[in-house]
Amino acid sequence: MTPEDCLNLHELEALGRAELLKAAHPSVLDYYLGGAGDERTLRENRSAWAQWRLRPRMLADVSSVDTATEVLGLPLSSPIAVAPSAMHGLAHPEGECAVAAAAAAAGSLMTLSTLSTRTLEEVGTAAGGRWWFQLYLYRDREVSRALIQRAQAAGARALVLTVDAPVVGRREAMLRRPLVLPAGLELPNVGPRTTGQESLTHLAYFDSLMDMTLSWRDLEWLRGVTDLPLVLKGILTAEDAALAREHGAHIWVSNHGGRQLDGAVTAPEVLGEVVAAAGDREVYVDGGVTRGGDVLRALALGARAVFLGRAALWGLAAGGQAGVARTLQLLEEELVLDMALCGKTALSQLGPDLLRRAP
Ligand SMILES: Cc1cc2nc3c(=O)[nH]c(=O)nc-3n(C[C@H](O)[C@H](O)[C@H](O)COP(=O)(O)O)c2cc1C
Ligand SMILES: CCCCC(=O)C(=O)O
Repeated sequence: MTPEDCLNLHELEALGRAELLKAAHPSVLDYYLGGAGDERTLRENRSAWAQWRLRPRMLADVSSVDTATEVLGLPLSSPIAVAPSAMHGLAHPEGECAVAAAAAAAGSLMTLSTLSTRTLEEVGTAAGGRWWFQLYLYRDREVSRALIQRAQAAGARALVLTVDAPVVGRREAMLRRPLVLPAGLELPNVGPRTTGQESLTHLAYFDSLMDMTLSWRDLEWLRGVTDLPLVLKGILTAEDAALAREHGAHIWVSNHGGRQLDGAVTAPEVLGEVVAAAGDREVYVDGGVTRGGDVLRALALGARAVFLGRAALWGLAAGGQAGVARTLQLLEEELVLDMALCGKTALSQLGPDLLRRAP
């Protein structure tokens, strides 16, 4: 079985999981799959898109369907891009470079995690300008400043500040079986451990470097460091969307794939209120996207693009660059099909009139 044989993202997930079980320590699968607490939010993310049913229009000449769009001025062949996730080297030897290359070849966009296993410069080269840098803010601001400046120099087009993880969620599968990194896997953006912290697991050590005091005031500091557009990832309410707008930031609706606050609202529930509060700011979304119909719903609710978390990781584990390419291709094909069946030929035609809440 290869990624080409997979007909949908569920089959790619099965293939990716099987490859990971063969090649990686079992703790890696726990890390990728896991959610926080009782994993309610994790489960609900997957089913939440279905609360919106589609109201298709007929007799609309759908002989040509166009999925092209732009995010922050960058043309994308479709509104489907890759969310940041940590440590791609666990899934495939080429790690983040394979994901960046697949996204670039598809005319898509990759968001690189601070916790990458490849350097910013390597990924910058593979991504050919089609990437954003996701920032976890270190307590030591100079470490963050250096990373931001290197990302900008390496061609990153935006800075994505993750705001839903001042502390790491309680992921119990990982407490039972802490993540084991293979020998030789580097985290180039995380400095060497300081004395007294040798016994911490990788994530606990990383957590100890993060700034829990992060607040709206810190955005001013970021503005002083870079003129890249700023995106706040992890916004879930109209109130925070309004604050993001006041601070000139774009908005990424996410509950972190159910890995942070268990019981948090899901994106399809809150997209409408966030978009209404966002004004002229762009709104993106992630969480549980596995079908073109999910993408269609997200856009109808006002998102400009959707981002794939685990789905991209399964593609990577299933077949490196080719696996991620297949993931993006399948989802785009499904989006085209669903648009045609809904009587829509361009993304600008997608709006709330396409949706009805399921009884
Ligand atoms: C294994 C894994 C690692 C992640 N690492 C990061 C990260 O480093 N930074 C970040 O902002 N979000 C991280 N996320 C969250 C994703 O960016 C995204 O919000 C989430 O996975 C979307 O949900 P989905 O997996 O259902 O698509 C991670 C998610 C997973 C599954
Ligand atoms: C401190 C968080 C580590 C990476 C991450 O965001 C995740 O595993 O979800």
